[in-house]
Amino acid sequence: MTVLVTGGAGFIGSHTCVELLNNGFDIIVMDNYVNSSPDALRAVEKITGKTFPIYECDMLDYDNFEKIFKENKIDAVIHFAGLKAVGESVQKPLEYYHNNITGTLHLLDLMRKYNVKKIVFSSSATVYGMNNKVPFKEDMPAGGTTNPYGTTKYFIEQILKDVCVADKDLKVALLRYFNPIGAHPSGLIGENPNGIPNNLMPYIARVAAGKLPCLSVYGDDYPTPDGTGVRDYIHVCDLAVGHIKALQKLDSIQGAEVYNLGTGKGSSVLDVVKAFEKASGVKINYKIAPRRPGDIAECYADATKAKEELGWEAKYTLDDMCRDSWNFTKNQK
Ligand SMILES: NC(=O)c1ccc[n+]([C@@H]2O[C@H](COP(=O)([O-])OP(=O)(O)OC[C@H]3O[C@@H](n4cnc5c(N)ncnc54)[C@H](O)[C@@H]3O)[C@@H](O)[C@H]2O)c1
Ligand SMILES: CC(=O)N[C@H]1[C@@H](OP(=O)(O)OP(=O)(O)OC[C@H]2O[C@@H](n3ccc(=O)[nH]c3=O)[C@H](O)[C@@H]2O)O[C@H](CO)[C@H](O)[C@@H]1O
Repeated sequence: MTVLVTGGAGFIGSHTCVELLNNGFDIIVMDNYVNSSPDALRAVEKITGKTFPIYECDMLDYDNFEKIFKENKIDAVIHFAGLKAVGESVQKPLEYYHNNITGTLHLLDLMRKYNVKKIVFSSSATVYGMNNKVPFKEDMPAGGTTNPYGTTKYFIEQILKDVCVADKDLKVALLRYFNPIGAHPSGLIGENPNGIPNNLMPYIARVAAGKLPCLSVYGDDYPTPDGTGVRDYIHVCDLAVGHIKALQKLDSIQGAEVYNLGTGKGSSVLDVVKAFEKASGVKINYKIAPRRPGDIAECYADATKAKEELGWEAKYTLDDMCRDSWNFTKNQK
């Protein structure tokens, strides 16, 4: 089976490429490297000992994108490509809607033209919005997103559901990721954002590495056990396995199916700080700061559906995630 991986050079994409190759899938990767580099794909080849076709291509460039479909027989697509910075999306809504939505429309048009009937899409727990109660379950109403990035995920889910109504042969898995962290145990691939990180784990890792002076903990007055925000952190390698399980499930899916990929367990900001200190042996300097606008108190999954229907369950603990994040970050320049 040949899988086109859009955005395959990115954080989650590169780890999923490793898992696909290790499970006997053939892959084709396309990426425009707007938030990644070809180095990650070279590392994937090093980890797996396998090579694969790579296209430097922007989803927005329809003709170039079409070349991939003309030159290859594609059986399924895993669609990671997209812009994902929440704050930036508030500043640049048109760029976010254009890149993520027009890019996906191009992909779906090409899939229709070249008769590709299977797709796994990277959605996000952010589509549960502000109004649902934890743990988030797939049948809760989606929407009420708080930023353009989140809204692109919600819209794309809806587009895929609509396309399934029109094409009864199309099979779609909408995977709602919770908070992916960690890195491949080899230390060769991981998450290394440009500039000052927005997300908790890369920020902590840079404080530990001495590259940033102090973590700001955004709020200690939430209605949570220690007052800090609670999230469902999931190891990126567990997430990668979830994509293999979803691909294998597609044959028996009718239309579009939603799956949460989370551990089902919430950890607070201070839990993560403590686990990271344990894994790295480095004291994390932190201070309590005001709440970050748009944050919710708690976000964690009910992960029962993925367990029952995909036979998937997260295996790595928060300690494992911190160990692997640190193993990757301490080697970065
Ligand atoms: N990391 C998270 O916390 C998280 C959570 C929920 C959902 N997601 C979604 O999962 C997917 C992968 O996330 P990630 O963390 O690996 O992000 P990432 O930025 O590391 O990877 C996305 C990749 O897509 C590429 N890309 C972006 N626009 C493109 C375009 N127009 N044409 C071709 N390539 C393009 C980027 O260069 C990058 O390599 C994204 O769609 C993201 O929104 C991520
Ligand atoms: C609403 C929103 O933004 N959602 C996105 C954000 O989720 P999250 O906001 O859940 O992820 P995050 O890593 O930015 O924050 C996790 C927790 O750490 C806290 N925190 C974070 C950074 C910091 O310097 N100090 C601090 O205290 C934050 O308030 C929250 O309680 O990022 C995720 C990536 O993993 C996804 O892309 C989500 O869609």
